[in-house]
Amino acid sequence: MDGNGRPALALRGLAKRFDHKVAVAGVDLDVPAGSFYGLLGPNGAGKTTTLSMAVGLLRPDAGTAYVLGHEVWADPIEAKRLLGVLPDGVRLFDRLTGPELLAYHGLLRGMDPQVVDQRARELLDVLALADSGRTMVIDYSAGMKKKIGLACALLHAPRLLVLDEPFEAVDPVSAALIRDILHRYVTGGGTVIFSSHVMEVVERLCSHVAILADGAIKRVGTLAEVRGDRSLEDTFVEVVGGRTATGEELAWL
Ligand SMILES: Nc1ncnc2c1ncn2[C@@H]1O[C@H](COP(=O)(O)OP(=O)(O)OP(=O)(O)O)[C@@H](O)[C@H]1O
Repeated sequence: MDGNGRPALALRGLAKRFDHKVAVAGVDLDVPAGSFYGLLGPNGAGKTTTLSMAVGLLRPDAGTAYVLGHEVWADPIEAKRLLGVLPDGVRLFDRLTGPELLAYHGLLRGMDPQVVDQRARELLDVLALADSGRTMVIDYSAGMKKKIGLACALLHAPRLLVLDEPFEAVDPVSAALIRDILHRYVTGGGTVIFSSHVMEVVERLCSHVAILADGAIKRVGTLAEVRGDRSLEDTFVEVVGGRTATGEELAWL
């Protein structure tokens, strides 16, 4: 909770259907201020759909989301001021260079150009993107696109970061760097919620975990509560219902 007792992010009854497919079936979640929250789930569980609705990128069929008490759909300007988002697939204006993209984001948010310039330099430097200053984002590698997307999300020093698979396609050195940046951000009073398939990262970083499957939250709580005396991976497989190969399949392979 923040100083006013509000969660950094509160989801209430979020639901979304695509044609006949129920992607998210009524999700309630409180992300305490100052927490490092991991959202786990198998492919197609509804993580991206949930996070997209939570930040105002996708309109829910039902339910709503609050960022530090501000309803994302009713009070979008204040909610989005407090929010930094790394969306799925990183939809970026990719005909710009990294520095241009950051300048564009900063000015769009009404930031002082000098502050934007200073922060952009630091972010590009810390994220090891400074050497690619003249390269257009369209020519970046997948991992570089993740990193510039993260830089865009951090630029305005938000209170809450919502990150869709921030470690996907990122090399181990960059992953360690991103972990450090996020860790520092949370230590400084920020809140992070991110989706991931990498149990080890979630176990190492997160104070809280939610496991989503078939569009619904199956387990939620502190890391210790969710994993009990087992590994997070064992808990995940049990909750999600892993299937094991009998040895009969793919005999032709
Ligand atoms: N735009 C869309 N149109 C139709 N169906 C969609 C759309 N977006 C998502 N879905 C469906 O909704 C379900 C949840 O998808 P979502 O992308 O939220 O899952 P996810 O947990 O993020 O998966 P992954 O781990 O593979 O990224 C899936 O069955 C998916 O096919």
